[in-house]
Amino acid sequence: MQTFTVAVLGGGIGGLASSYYLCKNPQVTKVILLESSSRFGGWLQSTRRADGTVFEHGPRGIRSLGAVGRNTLNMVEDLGLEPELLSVNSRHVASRNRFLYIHGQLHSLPKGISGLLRTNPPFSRPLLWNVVNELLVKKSDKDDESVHSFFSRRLGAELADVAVDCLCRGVFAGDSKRLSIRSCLPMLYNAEQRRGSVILGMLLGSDPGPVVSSGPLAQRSIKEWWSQWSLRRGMESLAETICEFLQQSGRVELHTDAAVQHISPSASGWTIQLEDGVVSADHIISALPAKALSSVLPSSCEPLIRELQEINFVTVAVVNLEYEGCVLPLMGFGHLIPSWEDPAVMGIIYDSVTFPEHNRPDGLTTRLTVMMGGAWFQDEFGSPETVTEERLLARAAEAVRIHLQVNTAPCWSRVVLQKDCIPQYYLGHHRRVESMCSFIKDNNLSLSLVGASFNGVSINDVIFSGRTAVDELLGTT
Ligand SMILES: Cc1cc2nc3c(=O)[nH]c(=O)nc-3n(C[C@H](O)[C@H](O)[C@H](O)COP(=O)(O)OP(=O)(O)OC[C@H]3O[C@@H](n4cnc5c(N)ncnc54)[C@H](O)[C@@H]3O)c2cc1C
Ligand SMILES: C=Cc1c2[nH]c(c1C)Cc1[nH]c(c(CCC(=O)O)c1C)Cc1[nH]c(c(C)c1CCC(=O)O)Cc1[nH]c(c(C)c1C=C)C2
Repeated sequence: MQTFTVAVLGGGIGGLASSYYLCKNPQVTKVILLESSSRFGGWLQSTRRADGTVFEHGPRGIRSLGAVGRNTLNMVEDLGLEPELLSVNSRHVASRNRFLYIHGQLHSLPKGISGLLRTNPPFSRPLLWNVVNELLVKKSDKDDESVHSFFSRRLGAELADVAVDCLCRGVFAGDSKRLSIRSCLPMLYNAEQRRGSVILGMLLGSDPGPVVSSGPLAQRSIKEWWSQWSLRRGMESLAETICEFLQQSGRVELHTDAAVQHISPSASGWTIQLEDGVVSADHIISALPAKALSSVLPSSCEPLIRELQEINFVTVAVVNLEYEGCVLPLMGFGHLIPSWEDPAVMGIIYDSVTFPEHNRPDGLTTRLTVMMGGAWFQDEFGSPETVTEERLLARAAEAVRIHLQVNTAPCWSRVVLQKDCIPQYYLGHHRRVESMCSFIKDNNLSLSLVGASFNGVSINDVIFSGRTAVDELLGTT
């Protein structure tokens, strides 16, 4: 039998998912997974304390809705993780209540029809007014636009300055005035292009999206109205379970402490230079962050290198705090703070409410996570290299004290500085991705691009990018 070896670069969730899909296909005889750090999982990082309490330092919830959400659930089911799943129903208080902290006060985001009809501070009039007007706004013929400008034009400046500023911080840790609507919120961009209106697009559908079948678990998630889910032992256990599956398959070589230093095309594929050796492969799936890939490509790939280097990343300080007692004055997912209120502190997640199963088993403490920095990190805290954990912890605890009137000190805390962790899709990102794909195709490079740097930052998007790369490589689409 002819051998076909695929090297997967980077062992974050993108590299793990790619290896999983490769393993599912008998055409691939060997997979070599190369990860520079001493562990797999990338940003999926969970602390499991000896008493059973779980704290997340990266992602903490995965959406179940949509084709990419179903796709992840199909994989989770296949991995045998269903008994470990913690689901959150869309009627749960964590799904219904999200808050904004504005002018020193917490405001609930409007919900349901009544939320549209009433004036909900901090908004100055009922949102129905914005919705009705949106139907009358002419379609733009711009190729791309900032998220802020898109919302401002279609739904009004107030909504853009308040809610959309917050949304971009709460997903991309980024600045709505720099992020691209086309790449960050493609469904809304397509709704305007196809239906002439975001509201009509949402009501009538505007993008059929990828076709993904629903396995029994995905069907259960629909029947039970899940909005998001996590795992009993934390998000990192998703990475650990994929690793176990790959090890058991007998077809994957898993290497940690294996930093890729250089890759060069060879007669039959690629030569991959590591610190202590060389690996050959017929095809490379890169699940490296854009900048890391740019630094290992050969100079013959100069146009690709340049495009990859243009993709920026932001740093987030994740501060996990635990307080004695039930200290929250209100229940919900958490609150976001607009950049003009406080650029440094982006949001606070009420972890205890969403996933109480991760609380200390006696249930007598409250877990919160404060997310700080993002696009404002350098201006607010200086260089990530020099900022101290003490300063970040003090800033986070102060935000909890002021926003939530928690006047006690945390009984447990952990500060994790996630350097360059979220890619920023600035204006024109879609053209950059198209140009990179064209370069690869025109030069017959046996290379696929996977991961958060390109087509979506959520876990679902990244896993789906791994599946798409494997389908395209093996012609299974
Ligand atoms: C704080 C935070 C909160 C988040 N919250 C959510 C959430 O609630 N829900 C959600 O869906 N998503 C969330 N995300 C987004 C999501 O977690 C990430 O987008 C996703 O994990 C990225 O996966 P990846 O595999 O593309 O990249 P990474 O995880 O960055 O993986 C890349 C891997 O490549 C390795 N590497 C780098 N250079 C080399 C080299 N030269 N050789 C070999 N290996 C190398 C790295 O060590 C890393 O392990 C969050 C992200 C962060 C940072
Ligand atoms: C304050 C900073 C951040 C918070 N979460 C993240 C950051 C940077 C990262 C993040 N959160 C979500 C995703 C995945 C997006 C997806 O498409 O699935 C990522 C990368 C989920 C999410 N969190 C919020 C929203 C609106 C979303 C999108 C999906 C959904 O509607 O569930 C809001 C939110 N994020 C944070 C807080 C405190 C908060 C709202 C109260 C923290």
